[in-house]
Amino acid sequence: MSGSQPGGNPEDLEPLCLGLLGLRRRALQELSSARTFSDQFLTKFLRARDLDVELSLKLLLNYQRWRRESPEISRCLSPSSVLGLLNTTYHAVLPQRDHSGSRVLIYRIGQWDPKDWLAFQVFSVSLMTSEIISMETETQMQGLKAIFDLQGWSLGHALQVNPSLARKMSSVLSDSFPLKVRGIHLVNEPMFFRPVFAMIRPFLPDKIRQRIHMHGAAFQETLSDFFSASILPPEYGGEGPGIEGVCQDWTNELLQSETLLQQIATHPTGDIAIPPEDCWISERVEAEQLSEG
Ligand SMILES: Cc1c(C)c2c(c(C)c1O)CC[C@@](C)(CCC[C@H](C)CCC[C@H](C)CCCC(C)C)O2
Repeated sequence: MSGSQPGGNPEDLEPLCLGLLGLRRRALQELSSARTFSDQFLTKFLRARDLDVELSLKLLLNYQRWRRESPEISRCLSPSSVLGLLNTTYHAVLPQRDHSGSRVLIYRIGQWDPKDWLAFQVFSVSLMTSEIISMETETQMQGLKAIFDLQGWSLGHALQVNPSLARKMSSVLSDSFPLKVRGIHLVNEPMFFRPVFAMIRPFLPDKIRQRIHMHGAAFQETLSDFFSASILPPEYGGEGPGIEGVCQDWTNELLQSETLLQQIATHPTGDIAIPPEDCWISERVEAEQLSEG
């Protein structure tokens, strides 16, 4: 077992262990709830920030704040409560990763009827998927790419995306969720999607802005520059399994995670893994803090 790890690329364990020590120490200084953080949980934040302790700490604090400030989304992670939306084949995670190991997500916005579902419920679908895929080692290292099909985008949709929601969207895209966003691909975006995009864009850091690609109606020609035909559904110019089937499969995956998601939603920090027993670093940081007065 030299240097290889189940479910992921070879990764040196030593830098990760050092990162865990560093992040645990910093989190204990910044957060009273940090004593119970599991290694698994902290690892998500470290890998999302390439093991940089200070950046991981910032991400961890932002994640906690985002959850606190968006209870209508973060406290309600229930696939069965949005089953009607999922059954319209609104969302899928493709069964195969792309050439770089990223997860590929598809959102078909036109399937969302804004009369039936409020934006926060639609948002919760993304949060559920994000919580699930962020538990995968490979995804922690290689991130995700999302394809938004905006065919059918209407005024009814636009009216639901207010500035407060736009800000919540840009927060999770930039620095409030432990996932690397490696690409955002918009297809079939109509002209009147621009004002909505103009509302989200200013809040995004340059790094993310540069990863947003607008493909328009002729997406079949340009999407293939980013994704191999073997993984994309035929509806998106590929030769992979059809969109309806992959949506159904992912809906089932979500439904099977109902209990897990419920636990994440109701947990104070979102860390549902088993905490370390009597972690020596906690005791040491506490001792240091006592002696500092
Ligand atoms: C961790 C994480 C979350 C939680 C996430 C997304 C990504 C890439 C993540 O990594 C993308 C989707 C989003 C922001 C939820 C969006 C929900 C709204 C209601 C959909 C409306 C349609 C948008 C107007 C379409 C354009 C969106 C792009 C400019 C991002 O949720």
